[in-house]
Amino acid sequence: MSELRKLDVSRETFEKLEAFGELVRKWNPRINLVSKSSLDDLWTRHILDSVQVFNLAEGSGVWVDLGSGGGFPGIVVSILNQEERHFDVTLVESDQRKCAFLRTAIRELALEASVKNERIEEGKSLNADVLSARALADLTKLLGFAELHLKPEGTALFPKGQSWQREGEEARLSWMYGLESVPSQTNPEAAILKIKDIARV
Ligand SMILES: C[S@@+](CC[C@H](N)C(=O)[O-])C[C@H]1O[C@@H](n2cnc3c(N)ncnc32)[C@H](O)[C@@H]1O
Repeated sequence: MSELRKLDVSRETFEKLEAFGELVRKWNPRINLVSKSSLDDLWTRHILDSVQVFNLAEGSGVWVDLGSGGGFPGIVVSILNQEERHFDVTLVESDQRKCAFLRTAIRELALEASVKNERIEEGKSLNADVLSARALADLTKLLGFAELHLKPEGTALFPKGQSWQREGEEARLSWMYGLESVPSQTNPEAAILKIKDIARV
């Protein structure tokens, strides 16, 4: 209940977030959606961590989550997006079994989102207004993915661990971009990188 207030979401949304957590627990032994060690703290480590990504998005349009894996943040975004529908959500994932899980979650939780079972670098541009990717690649590589899939005026939201500053320095060798780093509420060493105006050096 305290988390419900902290999250400021409807009871229905809260219950869907909980139901999604249960689905992850059920499927995890078979397809390893999240590390076993993080299952005990699934709510904070994965669900709230994804909620904060959603909360940083502005505007509306197409939201693309790259390398969605077990649905973080893509499925959480789809759940939160239901309250006031701003985005058409697409999840891109190359692993067929994870795509089966993502489609099951979408069906069982009655969400609106589509899943593309393809490699990020092989499909045509998805023209995202908002692009997210969590635990997928270093920032230099993510910016290459953004060049392909993000609209020129779009925003990328990349949650990053403690290496975010080093990754930023490396990425500056190849890319110019506008950066706002927002401290993570779930990990004091982590940040969510909010990136715009990406161009090659
Ligand atoms: C470490 S997992 C992270 C999953 C999820 N975003 C999370 O934070 O829990 C990375 C995921 O990206 C997928 N992936 C890696 N490279 C990819 C590519 N080139 N195209 C599509 N998916 C890819 C993997 O199959 C895997 O599910």
